[in-house]
Amino acid sequence: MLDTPLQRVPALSLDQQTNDAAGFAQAFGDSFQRFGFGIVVDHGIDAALIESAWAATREFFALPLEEKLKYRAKKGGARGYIPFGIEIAKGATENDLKEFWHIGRDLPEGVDYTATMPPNVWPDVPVDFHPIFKQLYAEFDRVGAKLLSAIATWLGLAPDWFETPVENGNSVLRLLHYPPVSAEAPGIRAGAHEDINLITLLLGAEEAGLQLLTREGKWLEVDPPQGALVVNVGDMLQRLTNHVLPSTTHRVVNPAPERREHSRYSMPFFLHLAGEFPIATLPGCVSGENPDKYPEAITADDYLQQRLREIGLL
Ligand SMILES: O=C(O)CCC(=O)C(=O)O
Ligand SMILES: [Fe+2]
Repeated sequence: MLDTPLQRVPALSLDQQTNDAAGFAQAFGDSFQRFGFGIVVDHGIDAALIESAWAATREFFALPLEEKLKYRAKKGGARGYIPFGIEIAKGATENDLKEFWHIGRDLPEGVDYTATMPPNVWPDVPVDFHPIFKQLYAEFDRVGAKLLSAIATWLGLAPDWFETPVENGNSVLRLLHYPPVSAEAPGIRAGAHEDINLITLLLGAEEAGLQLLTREGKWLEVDPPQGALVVNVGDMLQRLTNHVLPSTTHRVVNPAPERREHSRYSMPFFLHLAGEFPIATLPGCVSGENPDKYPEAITADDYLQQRLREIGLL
């Protein structure tokens, strides 16, 4: 736990985990506790893979709207293309200034979760879209497991505690495009919200705009080094930990005048639990000062459905 509160989200090297797992877990968990956010460098995702993912993302969103609408996501928005101006943050009055694409898990043979995890949709163009994002999804899974192991350690659980709960989890890779913004645009790129899932791993936050709301009620820029992952606590981890780890409100503000003409692209990976996993408060996160806020468990899938309704996707 922390002696003096950190003033900004520290950039932590995942390399540290190899030789000093306890030290990494301490630093990462402390950052999560303080901000609900962590920044991770040396995450080991191949830079060339990431570069080809950005190229494919730019190429897809540059297609004519009629072409993109061929892949329009069905109700629930779990897979495929969601056009500009659909999503709205819970309680907001203006829709977000973004279009996006959702990629889910290609389930192994014999695993039937089709009711809650529909099959992926792949566009014809770019031609290498499918192999690139299949590989990147697997990489997010791999790095996500390492970060969850650090979180488990910080919580006093076995390092492999999250392995089974996230196996074949309903994780979603979102490719986001925020087009150029006019000075008169109503709303902002992404209104203040919390993520629904367990943790989020985000690439692309070097292009300014992402801000988190601190425990003191101030908006703080999230300003990661080039290529770093920004990681944050989602509502499911907050609920599991009885708010010991806070799902922190964040938003993406509109660009400064000199960047207004530029698109912003980002890629959050919403790491989810398996749908049937019961989210039940961890006993170690309950105390006299922090009584159990959620005496009733809820499955990850029921929780997700409830929350998707609130953000206009269901
Ligand atoms: O684009 C970003 O930097 C953040 C996106 C985000 O918070 C989200 O899609 O939930
Ligand atoms: Fe978010």
